[in-house]
Amino acid sequence: MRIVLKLGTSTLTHPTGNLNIRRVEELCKVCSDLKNAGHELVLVSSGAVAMGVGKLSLAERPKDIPGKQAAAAVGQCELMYIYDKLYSQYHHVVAQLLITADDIETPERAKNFHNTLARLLQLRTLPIINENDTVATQELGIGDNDTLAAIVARTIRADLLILFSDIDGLFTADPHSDPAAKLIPVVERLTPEIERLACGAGSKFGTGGMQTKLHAAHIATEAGVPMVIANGAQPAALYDLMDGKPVGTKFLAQEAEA
Ligand SMILES: Nc1ncnc2c1ncn2[C@@H]1O[C@H](COP(=O)(O)OP(=O)(O)O)[C@@H](O)[C@H]1O
Ligand SMILES: N[C@@H](CCC(=O)OP(=O)(O)O)C(=O)O
Repeated sequence: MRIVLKLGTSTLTHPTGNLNIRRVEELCKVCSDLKNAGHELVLVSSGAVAMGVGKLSLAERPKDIPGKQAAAAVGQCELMYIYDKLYSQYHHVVAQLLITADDIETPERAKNFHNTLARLLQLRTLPIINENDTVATQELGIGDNDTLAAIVARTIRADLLILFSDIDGLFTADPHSDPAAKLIPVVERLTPEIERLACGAGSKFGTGGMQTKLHAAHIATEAGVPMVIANGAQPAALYDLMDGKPVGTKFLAQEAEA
């Protein structure tokens, strides 16, 4: 299977904003194992801003765009350093791709991006993509890696897009404000009722909340790519997903109109 896995900031870091070492180590182990089993994997990883905040010892996540961009520039190095170190233990080679929406929407650039990614997969590397926060301020807006992951999944015709978050999936309401909220296991169609379930960002460091995840679901499912939102706290759930077992919320791919 060809899988695009998006890792949100809240999956990679503790609520303090510091790296969740146990989680990231587990994730790297499971992802390495999936690659060993023959699956093609592409990661879309957030976390650059949070890592930069830690590295620069800032008291909180910057609110202004240049502040976020500076933190991301520092944090992206740290993020890739950690991935490189951990994946090297399992003899996997990582590659960094920093892109913007423009890079995929402009035909010439999209071709270049696609060619690079295809060759990296052929070379059995693990491509790790993040938004190029230094220049991307309008198209995707900083923090919308959910949309970016969906665009990537569409571009490489992935078999599955997985968004790992700090929550088990899409609920009937935000469980952080409504304890009676129930998990929705399958979404067959993105109706206006489903859209209304998404509120803003839930965690201190995550930015998109459910809105950007539903936007991603639109892009992916319309392109024929099914999408799952699952809790990144259990990286081993990836094995169940590969076995076709129900995990989190699955958004079914939409059939093309005849
Ligand atoms: N209907 C909903 N179901 C589940 N989560 C929701 C819903 N509406 C809003 N949320 C919020 O979205 C958050 C996940 O988004 P976010 O904090 O941006 O995480 P990530 O860093 O993984 O992208 C959840 O923690 C939750 O508080
Ligand atoms: N490109 C940014 C994404 C920021 C962000 O928080 O995204 P997410 O956790 O996916 O809501 C970064 O790497 O920090």
